[in-house]
Amino acid sequence: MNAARLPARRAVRLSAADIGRAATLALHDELALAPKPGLVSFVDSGSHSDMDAHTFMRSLFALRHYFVQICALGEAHAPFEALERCGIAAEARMLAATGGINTHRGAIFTLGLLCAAAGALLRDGAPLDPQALRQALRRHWGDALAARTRRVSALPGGMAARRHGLRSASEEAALAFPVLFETAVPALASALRRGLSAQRARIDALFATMATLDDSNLAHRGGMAGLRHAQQAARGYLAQGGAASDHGFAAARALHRDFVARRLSPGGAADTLAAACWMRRVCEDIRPPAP
Ligand SMILES: CC(C)(COP(=O)(O)OP(=O)(O)OC[C@H]1O[C@@H](n2cnc3c(N)ncnc32)[C@H](O[C@H]2O[C@H](COP(=O)(O)OP(=O)(O)OP(=O)(O)O)[C@@H](O)[C@H]2O)[C@@H]1O)[C@@H](O)C(=O)NCCC(=O)NCCS
Ligand SMILES: Nc1ncnc2[nH]cnc12
Repeated sequence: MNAARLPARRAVRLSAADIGRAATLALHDELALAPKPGLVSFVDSGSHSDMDAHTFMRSLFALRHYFVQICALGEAHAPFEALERCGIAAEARMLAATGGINTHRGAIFTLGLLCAAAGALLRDGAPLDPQALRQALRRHWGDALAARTRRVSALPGGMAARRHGLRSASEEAALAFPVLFETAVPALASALRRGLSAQRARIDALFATMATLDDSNLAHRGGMAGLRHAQQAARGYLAQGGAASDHGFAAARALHRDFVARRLSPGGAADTLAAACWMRRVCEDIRPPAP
């Protein structure tokens, strides 16, 4: 078809409610994806004995207002301390809903900050695109995020990151999420442009993220050997053609079994994939056109 005859893109102005709802839907996108190595899905509980997809659904339900609230705080250009209070309260609601199990701590942090950045862009009347989101994050809360990396984490992942000299979730945020913006989002967008289904595109984006991210969950559960094993497995998977290849699903299922046998779970990569799915839902240049 001649490009000039393609339907014109309609600019759709989103609200804080739309942006927050997209975060909940993106977490569902991630949960519903299968096969994904070691992670919980509707198929099974992967490497986890204390939680399943129902635990994640309860957590999602408990968090649905949080993402709208933190976006509204961003829209009000609230200080970092207000975002943090909102995140800590959301974490408490998540733990109450799951009986004390950590399902979405990383997502509360990462997606929460992104929703706040989107709110700041709404207020400025600026277009929502990945570059603008990154700049808004740096401009409004970059200094506070950098200062935050000097705190010593008492969480298992944070301690493992410190022990092995890895980039923790806090440090990834202070750098305005390089793996998300430079690896996960381009991998998802490129796979969709090549015509892959949403499922195959998300699998490729997850593996691209796993190959690159210093996932503190992998380091906490499997030490540096576990993290390096997962990164190499992800690189090998993509080098063999990824989800687009004839063996793409079978190879991803085989890696799922391998990760379960090793008790490995790339929770940080899962959160990063959810953040990329959220961007696909809200950003004008990578969002599917309105019908
Ligand atoms: C700022 C905090 C998020 C803590 O920061 P810290 O620097 O200590 O971070 P990490 O421990 O490295 O990461 C915290 C969670 O973030 C995900 N993650 C891991 N690596 C990365 C990475 N490199 N980049 C980005 N994100 C990353 C991960 O979360 C996911 O995995 C969790 C499930 O793992 P699982 O192994 O099952 O569970 P555990 O309970 O940890 O252990 P075991 O069961 O094995 O015993 C799940 O949460 C996923 O989401 C890391 O766990 C922070 O906690 C904080 O301060 N929060 C409050 C403030 C806030 O949220 N503010 C928001 C707005 S400012
Ligand atoms: N689907 C999933 N399974 C296990 N940990 C996770 N952290 C975020 N998403 C996850």
